[in-house]
Amino acid sequence: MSHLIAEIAVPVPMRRSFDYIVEQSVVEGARVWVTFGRRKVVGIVLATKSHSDVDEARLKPIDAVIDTHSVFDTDLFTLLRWASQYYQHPIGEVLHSALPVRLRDGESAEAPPLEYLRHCVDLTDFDWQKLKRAPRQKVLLEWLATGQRPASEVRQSFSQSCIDGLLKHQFIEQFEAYPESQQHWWQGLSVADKPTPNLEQSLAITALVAMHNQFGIALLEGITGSGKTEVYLQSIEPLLTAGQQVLILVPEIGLTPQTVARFANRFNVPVEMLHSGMTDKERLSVWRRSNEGEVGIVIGTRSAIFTPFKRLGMIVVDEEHDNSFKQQEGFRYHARDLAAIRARQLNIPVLLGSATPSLETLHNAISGKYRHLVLQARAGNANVASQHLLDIRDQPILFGIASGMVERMRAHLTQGNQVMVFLNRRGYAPSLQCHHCGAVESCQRCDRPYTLHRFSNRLHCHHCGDQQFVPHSCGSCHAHNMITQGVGTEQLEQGLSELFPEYTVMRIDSDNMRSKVRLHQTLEDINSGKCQILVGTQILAKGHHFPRVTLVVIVDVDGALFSADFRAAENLSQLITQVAGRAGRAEHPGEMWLQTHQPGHPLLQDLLLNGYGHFARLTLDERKAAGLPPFSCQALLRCEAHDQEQAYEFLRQARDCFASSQVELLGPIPAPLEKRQGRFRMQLLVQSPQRAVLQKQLFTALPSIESLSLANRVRWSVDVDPQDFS
Ligand SMILES: Nc1ncnc2c1ncn2[C@@H]1O[C@H](COP(=O)(O)OP(=O)(O)OP(=O)(O)O)[C@@H](O)[C@H]1O
Ligand SMILES: [Zn+2]
Repeated sequence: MSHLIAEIAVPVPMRRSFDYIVEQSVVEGARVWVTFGRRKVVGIVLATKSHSDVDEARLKPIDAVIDTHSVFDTDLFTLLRWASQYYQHPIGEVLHSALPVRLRDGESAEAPPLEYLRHCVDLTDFDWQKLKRAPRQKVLLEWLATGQRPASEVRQSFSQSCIDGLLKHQFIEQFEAYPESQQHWWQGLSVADKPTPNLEQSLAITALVAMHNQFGIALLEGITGSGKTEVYLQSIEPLLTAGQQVLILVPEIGLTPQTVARFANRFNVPVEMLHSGMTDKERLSVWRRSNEGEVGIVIGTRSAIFTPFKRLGMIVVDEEHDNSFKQQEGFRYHARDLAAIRARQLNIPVLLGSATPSLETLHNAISGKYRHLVLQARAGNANVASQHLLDIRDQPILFGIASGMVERMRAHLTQGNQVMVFLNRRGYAPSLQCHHCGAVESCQRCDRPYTLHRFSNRLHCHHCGDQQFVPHSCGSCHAHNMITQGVGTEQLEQGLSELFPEYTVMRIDSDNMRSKVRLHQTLEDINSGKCQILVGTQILAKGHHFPRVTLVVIVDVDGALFSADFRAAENLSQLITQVAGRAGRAEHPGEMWLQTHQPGHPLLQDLLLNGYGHFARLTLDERKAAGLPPFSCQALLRCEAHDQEQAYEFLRQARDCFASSQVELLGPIPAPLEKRQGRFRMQLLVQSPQRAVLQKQLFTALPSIESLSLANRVRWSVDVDPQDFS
């Protein structure tokens, strides 16, 4: 007997689907329970067919059908299947990673009914004497007499015993119902007061509005503080009025309540956030509401690109150059690039905004593939901060700060302004050394120095997360003479408190800002002027608006000037420009000072004299000459093994699976971070000027690589359009 067969995507790291027998009806994109090996897993129906290549007697039936409809809208399903091929990642894992965790576990995609409370006695005849000794119950009963309320809302104001009391006497009752749909949020949409756009902003807004309802990509290249967010707000307004939804992607740690508040304050539409700090339940709730069209604006980090929408009208990618849009493990997608693909399918525009656009995006804008919109002046009354290099060669330095800089800081502080000191190095000191024999305390598993953290009083390995007690004597020679080398943010904070005892210093880095609430509170303290000196890492660089900061000091970036990574210069100049952009954003003029031992370095000279835009265009010319991205396409094969020889051998064999006449092959070579967590790391880079050639080679080579006998004995992965070469 022949059955109907379903091709099921199962969340396992295999680049294929699996056939199951269909006994109930199923639709494409629906979730089903299937038995895989000895486990029961949630799979997704890719297609149905009448015949399997596998002997049907060996096929298992689907255990249960979870959804009657697809859990992906059509465009999302197409996007994900495309992404699985483009990024060479197993379809089962791709589809799973695009769903909220609770849906991966089989929970219903439809919102469950809510619990409500309502009164059930006739209040006109009600004997209020009965509640004489229970005034709270009386208040609650009177409130419910005005209409039913969700139980969760009632519990915010009344104790459970108060509610239980009324329930027990059957004065009120509890029941389940579906909440009223908020689908028509745009009816009666109101827009709060807004500034009049300046000329450049007006031009950008007009151009963007003209792009509505059709596919197109625009780059908004606007210097820091030029009012890009204002352009987003005004260009999405007509869409919201027409009931279309908007997705705004923001970098991981740039997602501040400040951003959300700006959108929510402008439009009285439902605005929802999506980020890693939320519970699975909260994320599922946003997913459902957006899917039903009940949300006007979704603001989220990378994975929010997979949110379903009923009527998506535009995608905005803010700070599009940010590397957090690229997923660095598992399904290694780039949210900005997927945004472009999704928009093309939906026939809607994408807006990419940045003061420091990535060279990929800039190249597309210059070559005319993207619409190029430019904001060259700061919005409102603010002026661009002046930028300077401070030559610190032979200068006395205390806690990382040159003495000349201390005086400059004092000048700003005495005028009642704030100073921001930037150092991209967490902890107290980047290494602990024996002053007698010179040995440096290092992580054995990564062969890299430990960072000393005074706050936790531990040595931390920033590569594998390992922690150790701080030794009193040297592990090699046992001498009691341990000293620290270099300065981290903890030491900088302590040092600045000593140098400026009359001012309050606050440190912002990922060690002390783990929770979103804490970060939010600190940002408020900064803006209300509770502290005057801010010390921090790149968290400070991202999109924050600190009106009182007039001086930004960059303590040390010299190390990054000599990195082997071809993107290092791009990333460093983006960072410097973004950090500098925090100064002088309101009425007071701002300045940025960068301390360096390399004042003549061409990158620093060009960046400070001519700005990021000039630097970026020069660097594009260099990339072109060298045949590097965006003038070529890359894929990186990574391999890790306890045995270095094995990692090398696997990639050597993998190299032979490619046609070397078709693509350029570089490696295998050791990764810059050669060892991590006890495993040796190697890389093989595959490169071609043509995307199609690279893709074709990956398609033919990967099945052969997968079947190498070493493939199951090492850890390996493929990364298409790699960002991180460490
Ligand atoms: N046309 C305008 N008139 C007056 N003020 C404006 C105007 N446009 C923007 N602003 C104000 O200028 C400040 C900076 O604007 P905004 O935050 O939009 O800049 P941005 O380019 O997004 O900044 P960044 O990329 O540096 O984070 C904000 O306080 C904003 O309210
Ligand atoms: Zn380590």
